Amino acid sequence: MKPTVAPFPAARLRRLRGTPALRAMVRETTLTPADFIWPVFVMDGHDAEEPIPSMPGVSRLTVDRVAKAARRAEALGIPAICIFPYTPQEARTEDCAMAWDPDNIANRAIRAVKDAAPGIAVMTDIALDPYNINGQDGYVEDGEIVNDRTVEALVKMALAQAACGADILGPSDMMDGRIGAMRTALESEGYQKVAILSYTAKYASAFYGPFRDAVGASGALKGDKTTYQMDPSNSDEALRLVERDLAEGADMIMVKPGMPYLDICRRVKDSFGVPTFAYQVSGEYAMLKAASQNGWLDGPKVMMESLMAFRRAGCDGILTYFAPEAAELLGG
Ligand SMILES: NCc1[nH]cc(CCC(=O)O)c1CC(=O)O
Repeated sequence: MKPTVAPFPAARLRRLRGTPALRAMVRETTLTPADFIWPVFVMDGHDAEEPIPSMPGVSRLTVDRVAKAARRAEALGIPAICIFPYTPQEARTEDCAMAWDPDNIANRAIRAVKDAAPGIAVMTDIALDPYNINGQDGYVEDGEIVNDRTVEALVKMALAQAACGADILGPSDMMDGRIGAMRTALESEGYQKVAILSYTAKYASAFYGPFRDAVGASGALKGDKTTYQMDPSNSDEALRLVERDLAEGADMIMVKPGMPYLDICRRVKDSFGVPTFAYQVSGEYAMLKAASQNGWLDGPKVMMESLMAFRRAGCDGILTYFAPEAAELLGG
């Protein structure tokens, strides 16, 4: 569709930008707290938190404080919280068995959130990196990240999370075949209602740096993730992955990182029309926070502008560390 524009001066496009009321009338995109998923970091202990230096304003929280955060999310109108566990190096193993332990810190947090704020959807992360001695998302054999054995472990992890009451599973591992394997297992174990929000187009990005500090993976990670996460040069491949994940039973899909990949969000939304989310990742958050702390950018304004950009690019929602701050500004 081509918009009709009369010649100047019949058309003065500034007319509709002239007042707040006129701007509100013609605004094409909206942003509300319901568009956010809030990622939180959970650690062992009680009634404590630990600030993450590379993510100003974000802390690791003990389980009881995650429950409090969930009640805050509920009050602010944020519909979902996503749980990421911090694991110290000494708790990491080769076999990653803690990943499917019903009492691991992430699973305890799922149960605590369901108790404290039953109206909130709990999303999880599925990948071996928080439990793996080498920080990789999959098992490493002879220097290679192996696919099929990793998928078996991820399925066990998914079932443990579902048993704890998780509403949305978030496989972030980028192994092949994991969505189908999880969906089959969920159906056969009676978890028909559990949704999968697949990290479908997840790029091998340097923007995850602060997150790896937050979950204790920075020191652990040996090598990089380029044999399973996507090459930042690719766009067609993202569409193939979306098609594949939908065919295997994903309910929603994600593009990650966010701001440098808004072109991918738009292509995915236009091509498939399915619920599409973007992850405004730790490095994006850190950049905006650092610049605003230096007085170089207006923090609240760039936060809101960046979040609106996701909506304009076709995203139905955004995983963002700004969720509570932005929801407060939106009057949630
Ligand atoms: N599977 C791990 C995982 N899940 C979410 C993020 C990154 C989130 C962020 O940077 O905010 C990562 C890091 C990685 O793949 O190394």
